Amino acid sequence: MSPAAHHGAAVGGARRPARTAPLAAEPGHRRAETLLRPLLPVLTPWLATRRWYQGTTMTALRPAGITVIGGEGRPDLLVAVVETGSGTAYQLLLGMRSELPRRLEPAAIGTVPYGPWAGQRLYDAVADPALMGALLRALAGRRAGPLRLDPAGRHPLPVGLVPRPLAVDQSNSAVVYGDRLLLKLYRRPEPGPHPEVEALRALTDQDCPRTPRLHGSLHLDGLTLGLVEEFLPGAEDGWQRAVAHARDHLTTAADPDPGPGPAVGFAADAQALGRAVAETHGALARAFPRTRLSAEDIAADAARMKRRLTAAVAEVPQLARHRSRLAALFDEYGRLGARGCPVLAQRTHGDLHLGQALYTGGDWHLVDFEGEPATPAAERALPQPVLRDVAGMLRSFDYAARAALLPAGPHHEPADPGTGPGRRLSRLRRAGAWAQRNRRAFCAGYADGGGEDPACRAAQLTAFEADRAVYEAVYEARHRPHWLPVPLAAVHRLAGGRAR
Ligand SMILES: Nc1ncnc2c1ncn2[C@@H]1O[C@H](COP(=O)(O)OP(=O)(O)O)[C@@H](O)[C@H]1O
Ligand SMILES: O=P(O)(O)O[C@H]1O[C@H](CO)[C@@H](O[C@H]2O[C@H](CO)[C@@H](O)[C@H](O)[C@H]2O)[C@H](O)[C@H]1O
Repeated sequence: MSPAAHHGAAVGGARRPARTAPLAAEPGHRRAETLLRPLLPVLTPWLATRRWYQGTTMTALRPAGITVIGGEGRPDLLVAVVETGSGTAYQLLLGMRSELPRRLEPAAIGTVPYGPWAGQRLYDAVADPALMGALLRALAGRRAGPLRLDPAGRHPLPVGLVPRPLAVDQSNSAVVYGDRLLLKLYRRPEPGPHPEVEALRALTDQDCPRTPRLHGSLHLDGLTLGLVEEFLPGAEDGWQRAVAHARDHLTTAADPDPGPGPAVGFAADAQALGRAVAETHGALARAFPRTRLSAEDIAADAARMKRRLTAAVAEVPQLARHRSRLAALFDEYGRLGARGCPVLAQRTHGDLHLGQALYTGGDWHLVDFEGEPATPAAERALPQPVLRDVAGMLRSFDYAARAALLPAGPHHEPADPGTGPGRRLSRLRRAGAWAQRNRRAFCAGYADGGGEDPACRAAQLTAFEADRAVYEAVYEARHRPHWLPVPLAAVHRLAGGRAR
């Protein structure tokens, strides 16, 4: 029998809590303490194995916030926030049933040892369509206890759509409703305005055709827990599309470079992507402040890049031998202001790469405006030169070309690009030419779409590419060490002065 059928009745020898309303009399933190404390013995080891858990050591968790949605014939859904000793918050969506159906076993977390839910099976609720449906209904009502939906636009959220978890689960979790809505759940919520919610709200207000429309954002006790946006059905991941094209290119006998003239093949896609990025930058420039950086600002930006490099060298020692040359590139950028070269800063995407671009029937949409995951939220919203985004995408063409050299493995790991030195060199050259052509096409599209011509900003672009490659080296060393050779090769190339 569903535990919710017993709602308010004895379960596992203890009285179960009633729904949100009777608990609302308790202050939020006490309610979270009462309800979440007994779950911690099973939650703690589970959290440490999540892909989105970033901690190196699991410190004592502290219950921070909760709302309970459920009862009356349904299992309970807990939308909860716990904090680690260092103050990092994690969002947990927890289901509670007396018995777990086999289809939900992979989502099992454990059995609650004591407290109001003693004996209940605890599981990750994102896997349970019944609970994700209940969450959408609660959000459509705009409030469930302390959980609140801040709507965007006039239309109410459609309910009754069939939910399914999105297979990709990296920094966050996502649920798709009937191929119409996407609920994105921030697993590491932060206080204050959220850069992605702010950006999508502004882009939606402007009817920007290059980004999904925002329907609303979710908040609990001052934290932004997620957002509901338009789902783009049938969209193809830009990274996969690029790698597939690059692979085709490596296996065809034709001349890899068709020369000047209209862009063809993937280069036409890259050009359209450049236009889409420029259009999005244009819309962001209209919605948020745009300033010309002073000579001091530019020098300070360059100094930050040098500090990031120092920190990166400490973590990735292979960067050390390129340090002085990279620092020189950053210095060169740092002097632009003093030389009277204009550098404009505005709200940007902040972590732009092919995996954030979705190919939708002949054109592109950009998603995931969260910025670089390792940067604090407040910093991610600061105005930046747009060429940082351009540099991120240019780096991505290089990544895609490298990935194409590999046999298509389950994780697309970069490895030995071929057999025999001659063949290896020829494939490397062809991959390099592919990346080069698409980088050029992207820049041409960017200029065509109203953005400043990246080709005319070589010092800036080279410095930003180097900064991005340093960031990537740290990211790969931390998360995917087998990919580290890709950004290291770029650092080597950029430091050697062969930027393009
Ligand atoms: N609005 C959308 N419509 C269709 N697919 C989407 C949408 N937003 C994201 N996706 C898919 O989900 C993936 C992960 O989304 P993203 O916002 O990048 O999450 P994360 O921050 O966890 O990386 C994307 O690469 C894309 O494949
Ligand atoms: O998508 P996220 O916001 O989580 O971004 C992080 O992870 C990316 C990898 O998934 C990482 O991107 C790097 O690898 C991509 C290929 O997998 C490549 O397309 C990008 O150009 C490269 O930067 C990103 O840096 C990181 O922030």
